[in-house]
Amino acid sequence: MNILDKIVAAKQKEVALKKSLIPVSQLEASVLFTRDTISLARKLTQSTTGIIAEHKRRSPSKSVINQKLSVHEVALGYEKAGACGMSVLTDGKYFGGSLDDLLLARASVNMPLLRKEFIIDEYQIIEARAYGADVILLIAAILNKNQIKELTQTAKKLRLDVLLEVHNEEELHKSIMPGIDMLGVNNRNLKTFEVSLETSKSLSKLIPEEFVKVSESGISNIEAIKQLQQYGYKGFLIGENFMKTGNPGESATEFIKRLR
Ligand SMILES: O=P(O)(O)OC[C@@H](O)[C@@H](O)c1c[nH]c2ccccc12
Repeated sequence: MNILDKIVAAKQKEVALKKSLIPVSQLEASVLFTRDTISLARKLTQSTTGIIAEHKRRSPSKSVINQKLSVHEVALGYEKAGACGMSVLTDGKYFGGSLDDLLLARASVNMPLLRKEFIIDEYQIIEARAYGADVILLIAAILNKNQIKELTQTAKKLRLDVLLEVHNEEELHKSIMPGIDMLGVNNRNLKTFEVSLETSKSLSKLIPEEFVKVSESGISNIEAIKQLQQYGYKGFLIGENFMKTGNPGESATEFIKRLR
């Protein structure tokens, strides 16, 4: 089993347990108390910088990145830096995140929040909305075409943006469908952890114009962004490069300043 298979197997158990603890009707009731969503896709198209800054404590590829900071602090720092949105890892077992992190980020800032999760069931999408997300991630590597279609429909009913993540041509062809707002190309292969910006570059020409292009992972300098912009990318998802420093908000500020 590769790491992605392991994560999905754990996720299936987790979702089954959650469903028995908190009925979906309860989550739906909580949605009524949230603010209306804000579109990240729209923000990216209007931005000249396009940074989506991520809160990530640890990962299977890097183990500990930063366990010390509060989500509140990080979120405020990212918003102040002028990030278009924030990505919050909510997987506990492999990334050290939680839904409470999402809730805390929501209580701290107004910018669009992405629930960064391994979504396999519509329950997790309703949960995302109830805990204050504006955007969900769907990972093509773990879903079939029909699942992508149904999960996208659920997201759209809840007025959530959908960021669909692909890593190769096959995943891209399988996943392109109406309702998806942003196409994210992950430069990191989730099965092997290899990172290469070439993945974004080579797949860019296969992505139809109507989807906002986002490049994800392994981005650590301005030069990389300038190059990716030439390939039509409007969004850049950055985690480790900010989180590994003592002050992610400050490093995001410096980074975004140099992009302007
Ligand atoms: O820390 P990085 O290399 O800047 O990467 C951020 C983000 O792209 C990465 O965390 C990510 C992209 N897709 C994912 C899917 C699940 C978990 C994590 C991810």
